[in-house]
Amino acid sequence: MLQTDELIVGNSAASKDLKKLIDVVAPSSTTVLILGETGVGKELVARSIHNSSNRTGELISVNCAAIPSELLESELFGHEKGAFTGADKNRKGRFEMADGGTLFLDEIGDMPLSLQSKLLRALEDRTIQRVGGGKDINVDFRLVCATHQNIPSKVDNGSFRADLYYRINVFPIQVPTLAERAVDIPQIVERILSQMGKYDDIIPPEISESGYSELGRYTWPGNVRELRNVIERAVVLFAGKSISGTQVKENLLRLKVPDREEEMNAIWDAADDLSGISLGGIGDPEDAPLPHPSHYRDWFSYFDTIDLRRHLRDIEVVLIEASLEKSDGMVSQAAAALKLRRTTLIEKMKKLMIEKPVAQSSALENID
Ligand SMILES: Nc1ncnc2c1ncn2[C@@H]1O[C@H](COP(=O)(O)OP(=O)(O)OP(=O)(O)O)[C@@H](O)[C@H]1O
Repeated sequence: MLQTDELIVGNSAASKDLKKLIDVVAPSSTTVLILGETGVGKELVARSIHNSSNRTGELISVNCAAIPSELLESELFGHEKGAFTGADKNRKGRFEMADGGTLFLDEIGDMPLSLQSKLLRALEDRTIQRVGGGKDINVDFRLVCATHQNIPSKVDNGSFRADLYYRINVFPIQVPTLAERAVDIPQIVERILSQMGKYDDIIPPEISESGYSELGRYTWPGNVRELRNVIERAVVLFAGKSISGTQVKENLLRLKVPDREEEMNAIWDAADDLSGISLGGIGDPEDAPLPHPSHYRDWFSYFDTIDLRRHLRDIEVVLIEASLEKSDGMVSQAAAALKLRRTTLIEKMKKLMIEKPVAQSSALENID
């Protein structure tokens, strides 16, 4: 059975953290909730958890969004002969099939409310009843769920039971987006090409350095699944050829690649306009820690407002301080790391009252 390292390709910090979490939780029987955008590899994570557990049974997967709700109950819990029209024999459901193994409920956010209470009971008592059967059946299953949806907001609007959410949210694992681990792209591409080579006689194309850098700049809304599609297209269009950056951009990616530099300049320009804002918030115990950019998408599900200008400024301060620390107080190096001109960084340091690390120099006037 393939283990985590073989299944999940990538050595980025985000991928390493993910694999560590999987290896920590896999041997226990804890319920796991896998969170992440579409195509990030949630099913792969579920498989890794099962393969690295000591459970001898099978991994049984159910996609709650793909099965019509009127069929989902008998699919999960099984049925007795005569339970409904067409039930001509007794049939085990997926819970029973997962006995001794792992039950993976994908797209749990789409589970109909009527079934949520039955699932909760199964989780609490570790027993189920088939549709049309009155007998309790003991089942020894480990539950792993996944969703790309924001379940807390479904709890708020009444379409997901709060008690079930607490039951399944015992050990959440957030799977990073492909954009968050863009450095893994070359390795993942290699894996995809070798998998394709097993089934088809392909002449793989060669992706040039500029080609890889375009792939690295793209935002990947469809994550690894989209990368797989792009590589399949590349194999058809560029079999045995080298693919340039322009070809990646113009022939393979579906959207215009945003110009990062342009974007960054716009952000810095916007930040430059924010003069006279108090920095008193930094280190203020009332401040939440800085969330990852993708987490802002859910911000307004939890809070009514955000002080955007102060927040951008806080991020600026943290990054400038970190780069100065990394470069031992060398402003030119820090500016290069931040892709700023040295004079711009000095300006910003003055405006934001940032000093070089104390050990190197205590005075801002002595900037290299
Ligand atoms: N780290 C990775 N290394 C190699 N292949 C990966 C990786 N992550 C995802 N994949 C591949 O990407 C594709 C999508 O993965 P998967 O189906 O697990 O995503 P998902 O998050 O479950 O998607 P959805 O939410 O749409 O169900 C699969 O072909 C999977 O093998």
